[in-house]
Amino acid sequence: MSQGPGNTRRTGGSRGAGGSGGAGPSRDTGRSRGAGSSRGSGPSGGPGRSGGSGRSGGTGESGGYRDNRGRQRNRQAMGERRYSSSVPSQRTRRTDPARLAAFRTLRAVAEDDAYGNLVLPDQLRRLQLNRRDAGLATELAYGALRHQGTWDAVLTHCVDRPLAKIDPPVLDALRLGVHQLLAMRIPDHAAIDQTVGLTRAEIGAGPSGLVNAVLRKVMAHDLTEWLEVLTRNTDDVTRLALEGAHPTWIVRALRQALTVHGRNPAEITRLLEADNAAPQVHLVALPGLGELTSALDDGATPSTLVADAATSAGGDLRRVQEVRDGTVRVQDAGSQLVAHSVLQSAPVADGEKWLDLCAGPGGKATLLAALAAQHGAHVTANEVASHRADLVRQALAVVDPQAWTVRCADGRRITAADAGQSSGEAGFDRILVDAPCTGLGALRRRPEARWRRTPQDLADLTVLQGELLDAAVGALKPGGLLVYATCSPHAAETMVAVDDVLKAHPELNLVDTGAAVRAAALPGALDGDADPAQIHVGSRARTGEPATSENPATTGHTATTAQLWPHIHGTDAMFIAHFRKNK
Ligand SMILES: C[S@@+](CC[C@H](N)C(=O)[O-])C[C@H]1O[C@@H](n2cnc3c(N)ncnc32)[C@H](O)[C@@H]1O
Repeated sequence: MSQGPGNTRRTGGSRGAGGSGGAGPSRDTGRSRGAGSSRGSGPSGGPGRSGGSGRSGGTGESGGYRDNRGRQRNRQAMGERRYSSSVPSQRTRRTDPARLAAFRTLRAVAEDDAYGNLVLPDQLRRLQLNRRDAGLATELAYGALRHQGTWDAVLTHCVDRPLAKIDPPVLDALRLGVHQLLAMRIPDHAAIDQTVGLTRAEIGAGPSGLVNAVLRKVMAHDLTEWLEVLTRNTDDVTRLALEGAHPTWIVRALRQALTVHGRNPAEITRLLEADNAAPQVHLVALPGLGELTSALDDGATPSTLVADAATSAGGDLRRVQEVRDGTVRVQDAGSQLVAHSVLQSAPVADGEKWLDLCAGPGGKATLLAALAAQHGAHVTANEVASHRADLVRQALAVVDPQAWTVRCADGRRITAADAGQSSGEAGFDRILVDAPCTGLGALRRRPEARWRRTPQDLADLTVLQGELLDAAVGALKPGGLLVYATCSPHAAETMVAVDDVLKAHPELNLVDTGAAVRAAALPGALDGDADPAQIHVGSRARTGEPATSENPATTGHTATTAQLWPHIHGTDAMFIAHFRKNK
């Protein structure tokens, strides 16, 4: 996920290398217990107002009923009352390790501002969870974090005070309980019993009564019924936000982004669903260094989007020798396309100087450096945060050291002189600005990110993006190529940024980015509905650049940008714009 310099207090974070959100077999089922679930008789008036006949509880037991306040009666007939009928000494006191790992992850996210996808793997190791429990913990932690807004809306109906007044650990336990009740195929009694047990063991006996009482109100309805209650009399965006578990401002921004990038805004539902699914883990074999053979033997499948890439079969990738060596790396296919596209739009000449202005943690820089080594070019990988610059160095260690340099400095201060001695005019031949951004296109990877981001972040980041672009234009050689990329499709970070930089720099022209990205992909992979190109209305058309056979991306004079999407391409929503600086 993207970070600004002031945003580094979270526990590091690697987006490219190993930064995948899929630590285990998550099955984020979202609305999976909707119409097809074993529950309830249909929509009810709301929590505590159920006029229906209740539900059988998902365990297959029958019997029992709910009174007109939604409380379950005659529970012993159902054989369900395991937690409250027993004497205190017999109540669940042990916390099962999967729930404990999930709870600790939610606590670290809330208390320490940590990244869930970095905390959870650590917890899985510490608690020595087997594969099955690791899968359960992953689904619990990531699911509860992703759905936090929706689960909090449910809880608001079930507690008699503002959620802000609930002790934060108790609120986290409740969120885990709601996720089990509404989005997982866990029997209600187990969900409640285990959550109450967790509360008792980790927080104390006092709040366990509250957790028990609140979760029993939650279980009065299934997810479909709850969504009906929550979305009654709301507008379209609020409904999408609650059903798709995103904040309303992000739903609005993503829907607008679909329109701005030439897609149908009705795709928003699929886009939100894609954000709620664990991303596939993509692998890249570094050109000239890595081979995918062992990964493919291990069950990975070749990528249909980009060369020298594969989709992992899952599990611990360290069992693949090349992954351990660092010559085969985990990297989203969208990020791979960004890096490969840097070599398009103009043929690469021997001795070119490339700059990756925002390189940490080094995913694209490493692929670029491997490509540079093959083409006789050199990459300067710049990163402002020293710990992230260290990550870049570690990532680049497998590539010929002649092909790269790491520079730790504020990218806004870069100049053409930083390209070092060169025969012609000073400056870099190609610059990638993979800018710090809101990361709204990579929400799949950081389950809590959508609730942390605010519109204020956007305001700060767009200023930084503009300043980095200005510096990059200054450091670019006349005739050089500037590639701007974000892992956000937000209009302000993409099309508005393009407009602004074109306005501020008359020497810059937007070129046919769509053609460059298509040329970087496998033949036909980005045709038809998958074409990421969007004509940029109002761009100065490029003239006087005849097409060449080595340079298919210059065959037209249409200025385009490119936008990838999780629900279309299976990648992060990377935005790419290629600019040429006048000679
Ligand atoms: C989107 S990430 C880059 C991801 C990277 N290109 C990759 O593929 O692994 C943006 C990076 O920009 C860095 N950054 C933020 N402000 C910067 C600045 N003023 N100068 C240089 N880098 C900056 C952040 O620390 C972060 O590492």
